[in-house]
Amino acid sequence: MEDTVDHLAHERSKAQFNVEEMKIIWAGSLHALQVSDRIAKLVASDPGFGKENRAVLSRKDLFKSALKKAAYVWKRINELGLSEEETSWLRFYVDELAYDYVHWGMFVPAIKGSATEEQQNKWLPLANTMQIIGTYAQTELGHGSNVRGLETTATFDPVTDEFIIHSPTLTSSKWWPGGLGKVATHAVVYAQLITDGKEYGVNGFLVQIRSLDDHFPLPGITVGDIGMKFGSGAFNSMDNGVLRFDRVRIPRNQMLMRVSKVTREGKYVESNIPKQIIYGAMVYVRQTIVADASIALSRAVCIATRYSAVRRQFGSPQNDQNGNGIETQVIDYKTQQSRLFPLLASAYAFRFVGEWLKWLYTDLIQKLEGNDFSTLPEVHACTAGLKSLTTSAAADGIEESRKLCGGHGYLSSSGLPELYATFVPACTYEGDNVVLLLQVSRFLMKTISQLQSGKKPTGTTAYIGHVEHLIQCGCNVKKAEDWLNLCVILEAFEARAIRLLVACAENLTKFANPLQGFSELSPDLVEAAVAHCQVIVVSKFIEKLQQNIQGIGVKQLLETLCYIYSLNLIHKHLGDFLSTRSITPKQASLASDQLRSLYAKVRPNAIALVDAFNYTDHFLGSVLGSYDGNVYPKLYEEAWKDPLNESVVPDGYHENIRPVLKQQLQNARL
Ligand SMILES: CC/C=C\C/C=C\C/C=C\C/C=C\C/C=C\C/C=C\CC/C=C/C(=O)SCCNC(=O)CCNC(=O)[C@H](O)C(C)(C)COP(=O)(O)OP(=O)(O)OC[C@H]1O[C@@H](n2cnc3c(N)ncnc32)[C@H](O)[C@@H]1OP(=O)(O)O
Ligand SMILES: Cc1cc2nc3c(=O)[nH]c(=O)nc-3n(C[C@H](O)[C@H](O)[C@H](O)COP(=O)(O)OP(=O)(O)OC[C@H]3O[C@@H](n4cnc5c(N)ncnc54)[C@H](O)[C@@H]3O)c2cc1C
Repeated sequence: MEDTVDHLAHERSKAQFNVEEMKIIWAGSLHALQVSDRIAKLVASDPGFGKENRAVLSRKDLFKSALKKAAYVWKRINELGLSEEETSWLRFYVDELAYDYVHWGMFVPAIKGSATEEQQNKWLPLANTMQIIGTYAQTELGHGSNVRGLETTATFDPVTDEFIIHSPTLTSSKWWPGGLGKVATHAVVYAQLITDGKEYGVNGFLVQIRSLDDHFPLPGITVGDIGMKFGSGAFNSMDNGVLRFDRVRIPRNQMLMRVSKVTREGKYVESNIPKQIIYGAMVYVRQTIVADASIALSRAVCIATRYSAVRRQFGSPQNDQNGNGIETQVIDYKTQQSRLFPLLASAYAFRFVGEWLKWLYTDLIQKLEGNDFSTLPEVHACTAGLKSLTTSAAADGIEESRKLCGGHGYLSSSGLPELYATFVPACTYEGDNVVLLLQVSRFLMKTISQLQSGKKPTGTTAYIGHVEHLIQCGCNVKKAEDWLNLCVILEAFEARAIRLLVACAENLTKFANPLQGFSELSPDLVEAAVAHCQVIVVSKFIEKLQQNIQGIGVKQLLETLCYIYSLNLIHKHLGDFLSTRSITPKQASLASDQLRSLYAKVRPNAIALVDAFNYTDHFLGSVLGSYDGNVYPKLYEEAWKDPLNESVVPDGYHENIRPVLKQQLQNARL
């Protein structure tokens, strides 16, 4: 008989804030909550979106199942006439990686960002109705981070008015593009443009790779899947591919010509649009990945928090002298709280900074339409830096959540192994996280060097303009409660960041060759870039608190989470804060004292804080994290579904177990 008891009801009754209002804050608005909730329920109740145990499927079955789901998604979108907003929620809740992620996430944005209006009018209707399926073919076997080093060539032939796309070496083979291996019919291919015997750098070209009639590769094209990837399930439902060109010809007008073009005569013509716009799809996707990071982390934290409230180990004060009675909920152990609650706070922090980053990106797009490119460097630095910071923290946080669930966290049915395996490549794709932080530090060093010429930093670097104050200011905290001051916290973060940045800038001047200096100091530059990105996250959390926040206790809880996020970072990066003298050892110890009190404030609200994510059991996909907390029967039931349990005596018994046992028996008899 099904157990309908809510095992977490008592925990829910302890909440000191209005959960429904917190749901609105998490979703971004009442409208967003209503739409997402409606679509989440629609997905959860449709058997076509049922989640089989992906971990036990063979690669082929996994891929076939992802194809089936992607086709069903497309069918339902059309049948239900879903809006763009509803469609993106549907994809989100279906939660199955397939070619459509790259088609919508990169192929379409690349066309929107780099194609001329005429080209967009031709290609977007085809892509938007999925009459063609596209991928983003940039990375090669030999080069991923170094985009300028790509080897694929696109040579203009003025006789036929065509480009010849060619893979001159093995290392020039395109390698990794999602959806390329088995599905995509078209690709935006990044290649070195050559015309009139001269090279003009990397540009994008729209290339058809498979026939729209029989799906065979077109002449001159070699294409396939690159093989199994990390973990069970996870990215293995995606056909990341390899692609080679043997002098494949495409019409000249399939070069994406918004930024620069090649004329009929073969002349390369640059526009006044910055060349970096061809990297625009990356900026767009990096911004969305920050939102992905908050989702992946909040999902793991939801599972770990609910399970920690259900799981009991060892005695408690209520026990009798023999240790019998109610055991302690593991969430009540201070060590569990000090590992779990900072992750909970980070999930909220990343949600808010992701929301702000979306605004910053939208603002950039509006400015670009008016030919205002002024904020592009800052948006590039923010998207690169925050993508790096949030994905690294989320990946570590998912793994920590697994450990917080003890042995059961290692079971596939906990949902955590696949969540980790699916999310961890986000530290690499769309730019390796270290490479991206180096981009941020380059931008910051430039900002610092421009101070001398009187240029006032703005936006996220505005604090760098207060360098004199921040270099010499001291932190005023004298007792633990003094840390409950958002201005004090922000100033400590700004002081630490600017002192690290100025130290890097000064050290760089000691090198005659700036490139060599940058390379020598790169570990310090990366640390300084992280410190700067943390200033952004903390300051955006604080800005969120200044908004009109409704609901009993909601603002107070968010403030508590903001303090936890910040003070835990101080604790984690203590070396930086102390070595830059941004705080004293005594203040560091007071921050730890304050953190303990803050954890005590979160404890009664922990379950309600993860309920506010509003995740369905279908989306969570975890027997440890289900809403009702009915963990043990679900674990037990799930185990019996494993294919190994289909027979009592396993396949292979007669060949490989019985002879061993027999041998042991004979040995024993001798
Ligand atoms: C089933 C599910 C089960 C569970 C799931 C559960 C949870 C999962 C949760 C979430 C996951 C969900 C979904 C996943 C969704 C999608 C994933 C699907 C697919 C992934 C797709 C991945 C695609 C890719 O990876 S595409 C390839 C990306 N490649 C890169 O990023 C390359 C990185 N390299 C570079 O960007 C550049 O080469 C460089 C590092 C910037 C260096 O280039 P370069 O040498 O040219 O640069 P310089 O340093 O000289 O800079 C010149 C100049 O330009 C400025 N610049 C550089 N880049 C940019 C830019 N992008 N925009 C603007 N400006 C830029 C730079 O600052 C310099 O400026 P200055 O001269 O002024 O200094
Ligand atoms: C799951 C997945 C999906 C992907 N999807 C796509 C896709 O759809 N389309 C596409 O085009 N690509 C895709 N990629 C490729 C991805 O974008 C690249 O793997 C990524 O940009 C990193 O490049 P790389 O592999 O060349 O790493 P490398 O640059 O070779 O990195 C290796 C190591 O070198 C270090 N390193 C590199 N350069 C420097 C430097 N200058 N200074 C200091 N350290 C450095 C890095 O930090 C890293 O530790 C995907 C990758 C993955 C894993």
